[in-house]
Formats: sequence, structure tokens, C-alpha cells
Amino acid sequence: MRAQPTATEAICGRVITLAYHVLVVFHLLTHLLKSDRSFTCHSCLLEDKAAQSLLNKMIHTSLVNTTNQVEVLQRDPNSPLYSVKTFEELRLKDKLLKGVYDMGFNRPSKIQENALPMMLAEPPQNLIAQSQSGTGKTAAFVLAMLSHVDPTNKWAQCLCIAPTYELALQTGKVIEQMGKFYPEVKLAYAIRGNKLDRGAKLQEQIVIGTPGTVLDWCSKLKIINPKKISVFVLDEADVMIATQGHQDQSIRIQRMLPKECQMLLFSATFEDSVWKFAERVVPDPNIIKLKREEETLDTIKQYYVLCSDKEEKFTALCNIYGAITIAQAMIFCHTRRTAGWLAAELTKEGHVVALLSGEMTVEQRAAIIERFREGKEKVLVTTNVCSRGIDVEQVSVVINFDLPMDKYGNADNETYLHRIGRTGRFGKRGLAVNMIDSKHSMNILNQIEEHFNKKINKLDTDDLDEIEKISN
Ligand SMILES: Nc1ncnc2c1ncn2[C@@H]1O[C@H](COP(=O)(O)OP(=O)(O)OP(=O)(O)O)[C@@H](O)[C@H]1O
Repeated sequence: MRAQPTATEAICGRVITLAYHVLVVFHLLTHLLKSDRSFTCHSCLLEDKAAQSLLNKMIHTSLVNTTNQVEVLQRDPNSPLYSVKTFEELRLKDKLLKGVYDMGFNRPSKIQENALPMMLAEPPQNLIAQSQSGTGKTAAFVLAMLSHVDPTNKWAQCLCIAPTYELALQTGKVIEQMGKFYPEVKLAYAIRGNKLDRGAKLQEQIVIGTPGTVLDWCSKLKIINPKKISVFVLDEADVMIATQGHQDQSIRIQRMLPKECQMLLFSATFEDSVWKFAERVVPDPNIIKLKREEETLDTIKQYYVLCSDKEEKFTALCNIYGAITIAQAMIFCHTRRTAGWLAAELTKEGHVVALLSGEMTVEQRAAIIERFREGKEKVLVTTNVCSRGIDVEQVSVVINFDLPMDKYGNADNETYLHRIGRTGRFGKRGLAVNMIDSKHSMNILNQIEEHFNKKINKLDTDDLDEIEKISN
């Protein structure tokens, strides 16, 4: 049997344990600040539970920002999250209030506070609304739909169209979450792969889908009776019209709806073409619109890095990873080839990478986004397919490995806004870095600066201290 330690031995033992913990924590702190991959350090030392919890807390506060920041922003009249009202004052049904609070929302954002009273007014009013990315548009129209349905009627009453399969699934999830305490209301997905027989009568009161399938359900297959729809929502209108065929399909759906149906259209950007489309599908609307310089969020810091070729861009990217802790990142490339190459290089460096590109089936794409959302991969390398609307809270950095341009080689400002809007969701801080490797890409960057009237500063990625500074 082991002899009991003396008092001095016990004190010495404690001092040694304490010193060990101090060392572990110190090591973690330096690792966290300097680490090139915050999540690899998770595995190296973390048998120690206290240290793990400290690390988790630090990751949470340094990258993800606490709800405190949202609360502060919601008191700043210049913030898109500002609100004077509470959800109660917006007169939501109790079941919906419960859903809202269950999702962790405390107060409405500006768009929610402004749009909801218009959407819930009697008689119904039409609305064209713009708000910055990630400021709660989806939540706003989902609440409007859930407020309008009559659950005793077993037919489709609210119809929402989204431009892609992934976005339809994502919005469907929000409807399910918000309607959690309102189980009488049911939801149907009108998306590819959800095959229903011709004439099958839907019992569900809300339908979310993509334009092609929704059109089939309303016309050829007669699954939805469009004449019984009382709320029609068109989400991400700018993306909708950028996809060939979607604009016509949306207009054809809208024409089948009754005159008194409430029409709601949301978008993060409103180029002329989006306006024209909006005015065609939403007669006599209320309008909520942003000034150009309000379109980008101040919570997203934007920088550019000068490089000479793609290898140098890759080095710059590694330097950024070396200097700051990144919860999750999305990296946008112009071609599948570059995206494939970059994903392979990052994997060689030890990153856990997901690759998403246009040739995949929609189901494969949705599965990859879901895994990324669950945090299974920390880096998502993608071509343009994923720039719009996808809501992944933990994305703290967006890298434009290639700048977005249209087919004439000019800046694609809308895509830029959508891409950087994948970070900085609902008041979180975000970082967007643009990689410049030619006169042409510098020119695109200048066009973007001019368009949004916003200066994008240069970042020297060889200077680790400078990178660290921008992440604070
Ligand atoms: N009032 C609120 N309080 C706290 N969080 C909110 C609130 N409203 C929305 N959110 C959260 O903010 C995030 C962004 O919201 P949402 O997706 O509705 O924004 P959006 O404006 O539709 O974005 P995008 O333009 O990219 O489509 C989501 O994770 C959502 O759960």
C-alpha cells in the first residue's frame, strides 16, 4: 500500500499540478493566437478538460462573437439590426413568439420590424423589400407566412419560391423551426425528387420550392390549386433572375394566382433588372430599399492582397491561416479547375476541406453544405454556385481567391456582395479578403470599391502582426 503523503508533499504536489495547468493554458493561448489551424490544436493537448473548456470559450468569444454584440448593434440606430420594438409589439401569435424565442432571437432586426407590420396588415399589402445579407429577411417572411395560414384548412395557402434546391431546403428548415410550437401547420417541399402523382391533393398549408417544380405542381400536375394561394413569397429575387428560365417560370406562377393574393419579394441587391422584375410580379407595392452605401455591412472588414500568381495566392492564404484563428472559411474560385487544385493543396496542408462545384447534382451539393454547416469541414472551396443565401453562422472569413466577374470580364458587384455576405451573419464580425494577381483583377476590385463607395484596404500577408491586427 502507498503511504499517505505528508502535508509538505501534498502542497508540493498541488503546486506542481497548478504549474502544469498554467503551462497548458499558456501553451494553448499562444497556440490559439499563432496557430495556423485552430482546430488541429484541439486534438493535441486536450485530454485536459479544463483547458479544453477554456479554449472553447476563447474560440467562441474571439471568432464567433457573443450575442452581446448583437444586443449592442440592436441598440445602434445605424445598424441594420436596430429595432425599437419587441417581437411582442409586432403582435405575433403566442405559438410563433415561442418559436422565435426558442431560436434564440431576442429582438427583431430592422427589416423584421419594418416589414412585418406591412406584411401582417389587413387588408394585405404587397411588399418589395431589400435588406443586407444575413439581417433576417428569411425569418421575416417565414413569420408572415406562419401568421397568415389557417391551419383548419387543409390545402396550400402560402407559396414561397427560392432560386435553388439548397435554399428551398434551408428556408424549409426555418419554417419548421419557427413553427415548432404550431404543429397544426404543415409544410410541403416542391423540389426535384419529391415526386407526387398528378392530381394528388396537398394537405399542407405552406409550400416551399423551386420555380420549375412549383410551376409543374400548379399547372401540369394540378397538385396545388393556385387560386387558393393567399400569400406568395419570392425570395432572393436577384438570384432568381440570374438563373435562366427562373424569371419566366416565376412570372407564370404569379399570373395563376388570384388578384387579392399578397405578393412579397425579397432581395439583398436591386440592380435595374431586379427592379423591373419586381415591379412586374408585385403590383402596387410598399417598398423598403437601401441606399447603395448601406448595402455592404460595416461588420464585415474587407481587404485585398497583392500576389503574382495562384501559387502566391495560396501562400498568402496559408499566411492568413497562420496568423488568425478561423472558425470556418469559404473560398471562392472562378473555375472548377482552380477550385479542385486549391482544395487539393489545402488538404495537403492538413486542412479539412470540402469542395463544391456546379457539376454536382443538387442532392450532392445540399449534402456538402449540410456537412459544412454541421462543422464537419472547416473550409469550403467553391465556384460561384454557393455564393448566395447560404446561412452558415460560423463562417468568419470569406476569401475571393478569384474576384467575381461577369461574362464580359467586368466586376460582378451583386455576386461580390452575396459572397462576402456569407460571413458577418446577423451582427457577427466577418473578414473578406480579395486576392489580386493581375491588372485586370485590380481593375475589378476598383470597380467594386466605386460601386459600393467603399474603400478596400491593402493587407500585407507577409506581416503576421498586421494580419493579427485586422482580426481583432
Ligand atoms: N431577430 C433575430 N435575432 C437573432 N438572430 C436572428 C434574427 N433574425 C434572424 N436571425 C438569424 O440571423 C441569421 C441570418 O438570417 P436570415 O437567413 O433570415 O437572413 P437573410 O437576410 O435572409 O440573409 P441572406 O440575404 O443571406 O439570404 C440566421 O442564422 C437567423 O437565424
